[in-house]
Amino acid sequence: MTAAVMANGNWDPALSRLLVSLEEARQVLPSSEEEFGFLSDLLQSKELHALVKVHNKIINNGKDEKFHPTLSNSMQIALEVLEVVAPRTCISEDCKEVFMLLQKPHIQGLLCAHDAVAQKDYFPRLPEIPLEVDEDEETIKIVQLVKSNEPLSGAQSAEPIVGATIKTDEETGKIVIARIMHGGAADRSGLIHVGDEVCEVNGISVEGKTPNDVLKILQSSEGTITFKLVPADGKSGLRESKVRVRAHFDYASATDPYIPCKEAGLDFVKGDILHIVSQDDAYWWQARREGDRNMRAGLIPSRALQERRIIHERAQIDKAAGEESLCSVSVLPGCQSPKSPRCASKPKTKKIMYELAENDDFDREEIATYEEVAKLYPRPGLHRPVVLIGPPGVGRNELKRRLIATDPEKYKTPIPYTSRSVRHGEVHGKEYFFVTREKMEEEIESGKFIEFGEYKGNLYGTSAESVKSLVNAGYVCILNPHYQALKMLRTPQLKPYVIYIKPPPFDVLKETRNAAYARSTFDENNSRGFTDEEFRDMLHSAERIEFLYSHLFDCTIVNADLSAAFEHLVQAVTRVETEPLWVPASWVQ
Ligand SMILES: Nc1ncnc2c1ncn2[C@@H]1O[C@H](COP(=O)(O)OP(=O)(O)OP(=O)(O)O)[C@@H](O)[C@H]1O
Repeated sequence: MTAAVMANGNWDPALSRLLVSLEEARQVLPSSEEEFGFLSDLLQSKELHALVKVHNKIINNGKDEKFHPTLSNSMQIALEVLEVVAPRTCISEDCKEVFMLLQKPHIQGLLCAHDAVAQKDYFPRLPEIPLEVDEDEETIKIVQLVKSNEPLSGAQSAEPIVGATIKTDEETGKIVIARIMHGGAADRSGLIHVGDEVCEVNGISVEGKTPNDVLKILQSSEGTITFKLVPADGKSGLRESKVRVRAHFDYASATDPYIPCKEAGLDFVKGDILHIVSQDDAYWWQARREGDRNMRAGLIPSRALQERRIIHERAQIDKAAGEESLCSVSVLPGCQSPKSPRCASKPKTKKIMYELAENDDFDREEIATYEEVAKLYPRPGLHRPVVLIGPPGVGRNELKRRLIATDPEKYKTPIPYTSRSVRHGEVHGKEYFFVTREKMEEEIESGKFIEFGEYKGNLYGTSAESVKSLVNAGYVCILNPHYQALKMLRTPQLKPYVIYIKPPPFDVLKETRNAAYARSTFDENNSRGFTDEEFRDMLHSAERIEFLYSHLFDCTIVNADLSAAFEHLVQAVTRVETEPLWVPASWVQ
């Protein structure tokens, strides 16, 4: 058999040699016939031979220079190229083509696959071969870290002096690592893991000590700190998540009574983009502010924890408010309670187009905590609609009119529909699309209108289709709908950019409007200025809009001085056309 194998010229010479050695050793080795037989069969099996051949081929080809990847981060480079070419797509056809090409999912898939191969990032990973260890003997590791200025605290069980916190293990009573802060010294070392038992710090045994005792040892140490640790079982390396979220609330760790370690907290304000690096803990996520150069992550309340808090706070406020104000909205601490639509004194003469839905603008159920976001790159020839939201009379029409006047061939506003009859000189499709009341009611019913209302017995409204057709025709669609339309508009299909036009404080509002002889939009004939009551209504309405919808705003412009507000608007619109911006993650997938 052996001879037959060896005679076969194709047979792998290394396998043949092994087989010959096996035969030679047969007499002298104390192994059983069965064991020899098994090895002999294995060395002669076609499967093993085929495997060895494949292996040799890969090794030989791998030596070939042409199989070496020139880079292993092509996807990263593609994203950088996208950022560079995005603003140039309007001026160069080549840039436009590169931009479109690099955004194609197939190209991106290919680049990702290339990088995975280049980085030899093959899955599944084989587990490391376990070393044979004496079961009674504990493995000890010695880790040295340089003490840094990372947060230092004696709070409860935590002491993130080297980017880690410790606690007393409830079962064993020993001091263990409770948490590793992403990007902190411990994390960067890769040597300390959650669950590791701390035996000694700088040669001092921590047996029987509390976390606070250990903290004191650490505080009094200078320079390098040496830990003697018993590794935790089944520790896993920290894998950084790629999740980015937009915060919908302000957070200050110093005033949070529940955070396990105040100094490890990450403060942020509403609207900040946060990179969530770990969601391992159900209550405390680890995050970095996007673009923050500080490598160490901080603790923030998880979505679940924040939702619970908000529900609890709302319940407290509702309880306190009691029966006294049945129509008040529950508010978060720090927010002023905006007037309820049913309690607010309604402007008397305002031409209300949106009366039909005026009662249901409150979405009390929604608990805005974090929204997952991703970057949306500008798409040449496919512009995001720009939506101006604000209280009636604040100046949205004025700003929209001025913007369209800068380039009427680029900026367009959808033509509304109405059920009223055509007046002399009006043309269907110019001022309005004129349709029957029945047809309009039917389409409203089937959700085709992003906003609608009734005025003097006639229906008026804007259809989602009109917005889509302007976008598809390559225009920048500018809308200034009633704020209730926001929910209908903010869809992955339309991807609107929402700008909130905010009124300035009362005095400035009154002064600027009176100085410009502004016409009151509450007056049917537009023949007089605003009254003080109307200014106040505008400010109340602004408060309510902010309370209900501010988490949906991409940008806020205070309309005090009109030309400054307009300049701000032009800048914002240019940014939407040229820069990658954060949007809900579902819009990008
Ligand atoms: N910053 C400003 N300074 C002075 N006047 C202003 C300013 N902004 C707007 N106005 C004037 O205020 C009046 C109302 O503005 P506009 O019609 O644009 O309000 P609107 O938000 O569209 O209101 P509505 O939603 O009720 O139609 C107009 O006469 C406008 O020229």
